[in-house]
Amino acid sequence: MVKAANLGYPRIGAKRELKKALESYWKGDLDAAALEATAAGLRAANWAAQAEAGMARIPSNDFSFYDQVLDTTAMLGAVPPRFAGLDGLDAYFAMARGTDAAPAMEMTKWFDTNYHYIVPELTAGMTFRLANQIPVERFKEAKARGVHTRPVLVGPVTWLALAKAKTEGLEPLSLLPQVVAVYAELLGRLAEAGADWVQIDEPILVRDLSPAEAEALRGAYDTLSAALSKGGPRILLATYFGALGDNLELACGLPVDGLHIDLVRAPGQLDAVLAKVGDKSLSLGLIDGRNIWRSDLSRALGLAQKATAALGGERVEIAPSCSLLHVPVDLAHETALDDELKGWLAFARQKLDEVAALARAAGSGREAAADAFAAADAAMAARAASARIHDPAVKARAAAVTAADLERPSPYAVRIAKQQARLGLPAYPTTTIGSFPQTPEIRKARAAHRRGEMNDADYRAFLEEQTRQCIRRQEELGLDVLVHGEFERNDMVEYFGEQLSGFTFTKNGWVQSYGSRCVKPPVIFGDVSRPRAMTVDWAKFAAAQTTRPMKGMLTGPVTILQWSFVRDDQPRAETCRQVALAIRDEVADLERAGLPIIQIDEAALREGLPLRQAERQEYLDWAVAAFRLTASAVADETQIHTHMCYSEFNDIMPAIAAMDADVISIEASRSDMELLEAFRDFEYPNDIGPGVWDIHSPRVPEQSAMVSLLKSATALIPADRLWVNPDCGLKTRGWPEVERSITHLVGAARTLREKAA
Ligand SMILES: CN1c2c(nc(N)[nH]c2=O)NC[C@@H]1CNc1ccc(C(=O)N[C@@H](CCC(=O)N[C@@H](CCC(=O)N[C@@H](CCC(=O)O)C(=O)O)C(=O)O)C(=O)O)cc1
Ligand SMILES: N[C@@H](CCS)C(=O)O
Ligand SMILES: [Zn+2]
Repeated sequence: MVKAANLGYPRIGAKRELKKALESYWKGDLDAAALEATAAGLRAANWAAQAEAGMARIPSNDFSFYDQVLDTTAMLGAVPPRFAGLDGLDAYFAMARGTDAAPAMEMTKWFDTNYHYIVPELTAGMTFRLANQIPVERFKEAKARGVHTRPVLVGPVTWLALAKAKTEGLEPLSLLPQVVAVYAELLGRLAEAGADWVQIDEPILVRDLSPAEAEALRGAYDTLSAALSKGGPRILLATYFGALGDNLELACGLPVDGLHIDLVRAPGQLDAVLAKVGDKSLSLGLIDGRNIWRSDLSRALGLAQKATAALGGERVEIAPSCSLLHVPVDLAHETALDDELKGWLAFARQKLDEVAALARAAGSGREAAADAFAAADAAMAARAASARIHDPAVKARAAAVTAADLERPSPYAVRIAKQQARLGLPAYPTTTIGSFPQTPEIRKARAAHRRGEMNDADYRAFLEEQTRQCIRRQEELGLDVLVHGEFERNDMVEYFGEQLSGFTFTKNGWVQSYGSRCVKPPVIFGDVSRPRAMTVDWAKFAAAQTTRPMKGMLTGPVTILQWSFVRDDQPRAETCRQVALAIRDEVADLERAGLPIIQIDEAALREGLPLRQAERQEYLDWAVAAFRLTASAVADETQIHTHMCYSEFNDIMPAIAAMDADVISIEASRSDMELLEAFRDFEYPNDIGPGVWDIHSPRVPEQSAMVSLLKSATALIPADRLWVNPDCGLKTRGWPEVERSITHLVGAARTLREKAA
């Protein structure tokens, strides 16, 4: 029988129950027992939903209070010494969020997703132990509820490959034997509890592996297989987010009992895997775990039948391509979506039904799931034929883009001189990245407006007052280039998605971004255009409140693409170009409205980088072209900023330079400006604002610390090209810390100016 399997389910809850419980717990309004009860309720509901949908393989330990990589760190006892003295949830949340005494551990993107994990820290001489048995407890918890699960673990090699050595010269993989020993002990405990299979995730198998990483994979699984030879759960090795490529032989040769492969991103790898998989079971990732479109079940069935013909049904499982963590929970809650569009979509709950139908058909023939196949075929046909998808004017405009559309009138040196003459900014100009605190008051007002409890005029007046106050505060704090604060925006992508044609948006399509923070990605279903200006009213209102330069604030095309659910019926590059043209018009409108500076955020440009080196240049070419298309419609005197909140630039420096923004603001404070070495080595030609304040932490940085960061920066970048700003927007911070930190930031810039005078 072909089994229906799942690799992981969203844990935040259909109504973001976990988010609400976590935030109440952190505020002190909920005790640990109540938080645990909410979590247990969510787990129970998730297991029940999966059992009801007919999953034969149901994951456990896919739940997390914050992040599964942090869970693994805690389980291995790899707690950095600065958190010593804390236990249990206190230690766990301190690692994730920091305390007054100890800064949080670093957070970064999980492969090419918008999900963030907490980066493990490794130091020489650290020891590992089975510090908790949460995977075993969760297995037993499910068992007590009558659900036999397949526990999920982040693999030891992926965990080490994602870790950062904090001791100079320490090679993370040198710690592998100790880490694997803990996994072996854990697998033994899981066996005692009755687990017959475990799923071990090693997504690094879809990246370019170093010889040492490949060797580590062999070593790790040889050791685990030897440890399990006396009995223990069988291992399903899960790979996802792409093709195994040149790691295919390695993966197929590892001594594990099952292999999961991603056939959504890489359908072409099936034949090669079938040829090499030997006597392993094969889990076919046929339902897209990264997007929300209803599956083409007929096409997927073709692949499934190829596998069953080669291996026999007993050795085949049907599954989503990856954990369903990256898609919203349940389409059933989308009461406002029109029926046509809704018919094209599948969220996590619906994807389980797709997996089940496909498994039935793969085992017993299409007629065993005839209704599901007929409905899927009809939805595919309706979507392809829908008039809502195609806009000939948009297609024609995108096709007519020429190289000249990607060029500013003059080179940077000419532009910056004209801009400086217009703006008259001091040395080390100070600015912020755009958003100011999204206070509960603002969120409440927006929710009330959305529910119709606050009328348009009152909501507008409320936002005007927030904006006015924010501008006044920025003036008082002494910032040079001001922003309006983004109070009218729910999110930097969703806000634009709500106003563009070709997009739709959901009411409850939340996806975890980090910890309790969620995003609601808009859905790009058709050709994209801008029916009317989107930000000009607010930008004009803001500019009128001050005599200082006001920055217009936009999200760039690559980031809008990356943080939306994107149509899968045309290349991403094509969709991106359409978005770029829409934002280009907004840039032109902002310039016409008199905004002297326009920032186009490309916070997700790096996240979109393909996991494989060989595919990167093609992506960078179209991504940079889309940014340039957006930014090039303005005169020399209009200053274009961009912003990126990540600190790994080395491998994309030429692309960053090719974007040719007049000013780039980047995250730099956590890395002590080290990343500026990449800008120096590359001889990055334009202005740079390296962040001097880590806004992800509630800590207020001292002015002296900012001065020393800026001094390090001046050693690497010419002082006349340096800007002073935070790492990212301030929407998650509170006003008291913002006011103190900006006072220090402005003070730091003044100190440097005085020193230079
Ligand atoms: C910069 N980042 C972003 C990423 N992706 C995006 N799409 N957007 C980003 O900004 N990826 C990388 C980083 C990740 N960082 C963050 C930071 C902060 C958040 C965040 O705060 N998310 C909010 C939800 C934001 C939102 O859409 N808010 C809406 C709805 C708010 C809401 O829940 N309202 C309640 C009522 C509230 C009340 O009564 O108090 C309701 O409707 O029930 C809004 O502001 O209107 C979060 O809370 O998780 C995400 C990623
Ligand atoms: N302008 C946005 C960028 C975040 S990456 C903000 O300030 O929140
Ligand atoms: Zn940012």
